[in-house]
Amino acid sequence: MPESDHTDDTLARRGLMFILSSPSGAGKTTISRMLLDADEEIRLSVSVTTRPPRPGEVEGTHYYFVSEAEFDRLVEEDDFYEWAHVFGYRYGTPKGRIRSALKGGQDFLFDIDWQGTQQLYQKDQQDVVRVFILPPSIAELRRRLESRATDSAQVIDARMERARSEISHWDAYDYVVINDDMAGCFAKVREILDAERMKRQRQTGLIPFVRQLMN
Ligand SMILES: Nc1ncnc2c1ncn2[C@@H]1O[C@H](COP(=O)(O)OP(=O)(O)OP(=O)(O)O)[C@@H](O)[C@H]1O
Ligand SMILES: Nc1nc2c(ncn2[C@@H]2O[C@H](COP(=O)(O)O)[C@@H](O)[C@H]2O)c(=O)[nH]1
Repeated sequence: MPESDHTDDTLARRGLMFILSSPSGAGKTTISRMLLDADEEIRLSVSVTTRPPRPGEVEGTHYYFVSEAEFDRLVEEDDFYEWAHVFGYRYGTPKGRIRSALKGGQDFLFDIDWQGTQQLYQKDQQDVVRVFILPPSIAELRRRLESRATDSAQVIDARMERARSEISHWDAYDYVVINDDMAGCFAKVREILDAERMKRQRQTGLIPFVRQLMN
């Protein structure tokens, strides 16, 4: 599309790297799925992990599940934007076609931890938007992990143990949203996404459009 082309209120713009992080169990995957269902303009960056699949998780949809040796190979070949150790496994964001798609205006959603967020932000401050989701309380966080029923009591304890240190990174994010009521939290996350899309610096089509208005 030529730079000055637009339809109604749609102007050409760079895509966003929209990051949702939270302590495990606060609800970022739930909010991510709601966002992906509701918004056709954003696509999930599917991570690679050495963790085994949970019941219902689909290869290529939720994660790419790989062996330790395969993960090593991807690291050696510099195939990751970022990667980190989380809960005894490794997780990484594959480069894929993200950079060129961003230039074409495609938005990406990243469900990654604070370590990955820092790495992505260091690489690309212009396109990254960092959103941190907090649970309403520590007791509710445990209740959610238990009710999800995907992890053993030992794994839940480990995730709870780590929650406080994850929460301590809250101030490295642009936005913090408390996920008390799911619909309310989703609405706020959507408002953030909409506002970030409208930022002047991202709207590459604005300059020719405004020039056209002034001529
Ligand atoms: N606002 C909410 N109220 C009640 N339950 C919720 C709310 N948000 C999410 N949940 C539930 O809490 C559980 C954990 O949510 P989810 O799996 O989205 O967390 P997560 O932050 O992605 O965790 P992880 O990092 O371990 O993947 C799920 O069973 C989900 O349905
Ligand atoms: N740094 C990265 N963190 C990631 C990535 N993909 C997922 N995650 C985070 O790992 C934990 C655990 O996830 P789970 O699915 O096993 O519960 C969670 O905080 C995710 O956000 C990634 O590519 N890089």
